[in-house]
Amino acid sequence: MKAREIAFKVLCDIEENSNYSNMAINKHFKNLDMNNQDRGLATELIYGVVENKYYLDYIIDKLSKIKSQKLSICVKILLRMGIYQIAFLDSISDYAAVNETVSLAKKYDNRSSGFINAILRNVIRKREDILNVDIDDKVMYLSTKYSYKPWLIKNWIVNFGEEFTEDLLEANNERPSIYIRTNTLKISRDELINKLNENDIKAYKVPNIEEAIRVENLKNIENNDLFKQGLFTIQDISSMIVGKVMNPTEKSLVLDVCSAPGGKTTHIATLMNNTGTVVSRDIFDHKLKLIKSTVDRLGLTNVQIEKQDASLEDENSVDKFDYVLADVPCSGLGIIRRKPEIKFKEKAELKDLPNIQRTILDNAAKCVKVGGILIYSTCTIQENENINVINEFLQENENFELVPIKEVNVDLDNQDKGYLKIYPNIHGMDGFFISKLKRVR
Ligand SMILES: C[S@@+](CC[C@H](N)C(=O)[O-])C[C@H]1O[C@@H](n2cnc3c(N)ncnc32)[C@H](O)[C@@H]1O
Repeated sequence: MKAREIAFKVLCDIEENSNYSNMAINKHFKNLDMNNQDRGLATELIYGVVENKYYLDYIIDKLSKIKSQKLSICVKILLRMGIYQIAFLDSISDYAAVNETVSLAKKYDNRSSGFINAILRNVIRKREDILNVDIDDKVMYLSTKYSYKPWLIKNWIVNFGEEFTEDLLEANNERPSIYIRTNTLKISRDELINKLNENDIKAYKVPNIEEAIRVENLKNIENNDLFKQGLFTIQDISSMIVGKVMNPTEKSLVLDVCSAPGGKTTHIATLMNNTGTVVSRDIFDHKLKLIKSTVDRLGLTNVQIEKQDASLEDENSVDKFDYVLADVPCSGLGIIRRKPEIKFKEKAELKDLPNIQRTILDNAAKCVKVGGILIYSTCTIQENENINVINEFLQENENFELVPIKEVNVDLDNQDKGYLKIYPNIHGMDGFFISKLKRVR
């Protein structure tokens, strides 16, 4: 099967079943024998079409008598794919974009191939006019151009201002780099870079994070021998910064209350040089299995995996831990580059999050011993899930204080105050909030 046909099938699956793109890609790509070029094009088409969904439908609606909402999924996806190639992919000729889309239409919905052909040819003919978003209202303009729910654009303009919001929207459309974390228990970063290069994988050191490597053309990771040997794991820089900020000493007792799939747990366990214990908890059985498989692959013996609901108090853990991490469930609005469908979340879906986060934080705090450290982190940029949760927590917990973050140099405006606000448009990383608190009495 060729790249476009695979992309078509994955996009239909995402549309029909509201799947996340990365999961749908993993599912469909798993047993396919595809060369890197086809894999690259299929991935580009899938992410590109998902993240520009509203914009592409806006173009369809300009040209089609039948509005995009009324079209069959098959026809809508084919049109979105064709228009995406014409509007965004300079490396693909208009001729190829139309012909390849029409031949897919002939295979999957022959009756509509003429209609699809006509629409795509019209896009090419009137390109300048058609591809323009001509909407006066600023919120609706941005929401259409960048394909976001209008409520989110409004929220960001109120919180960050127009200029910052447009910068953020641009940054969220960029393809994020892939980073890996060296398993320093098994290999040094330099040695790993050499081995990656020998395997034709381009690898570059990341400044200031000693174990981090940026990689290019690392495809089909699960089948990579170096990965199977446990020499590295995939993790974004922002996520690695959480472990760095915790900076646990060897032989410590650490609790990670929301730990699956285990990125930060395994980083922390490695930073402790496989000594002490990291108690790694999550509420879902199937997710605990993911932690176990990474722990085993990396050769860690200091991780204890437990099923536990972090929204409930655990009497047995009170006052016990040197370090506690609450990497809470959140809206994910900092990682839109990796999971574009997060853009389409409804406001109502997110309204309970601050309460859930606060409950988990309160319970996590009870497990910290006097003098111990509590880290609260999210992969969102929403203030109401981040600093507001911390400020409210501090008002009711005078035995905790924010402490300056000295381990990294990322957000110089805030890190002395005890937290980091990381944004894709400013730092070029996933959007995260990381705060460091100390139990002082
Ligand atoms: C942001 S993710 C954690 C990512 C993880 N720390 C890592 O670095 O790989 C949040 C996790 O919280 C878990 N979770 C959600 N509600 C929970 C609860 N009430 N108790 C424990 N875990 C929960 C989810 O299953 C999810 O794995």
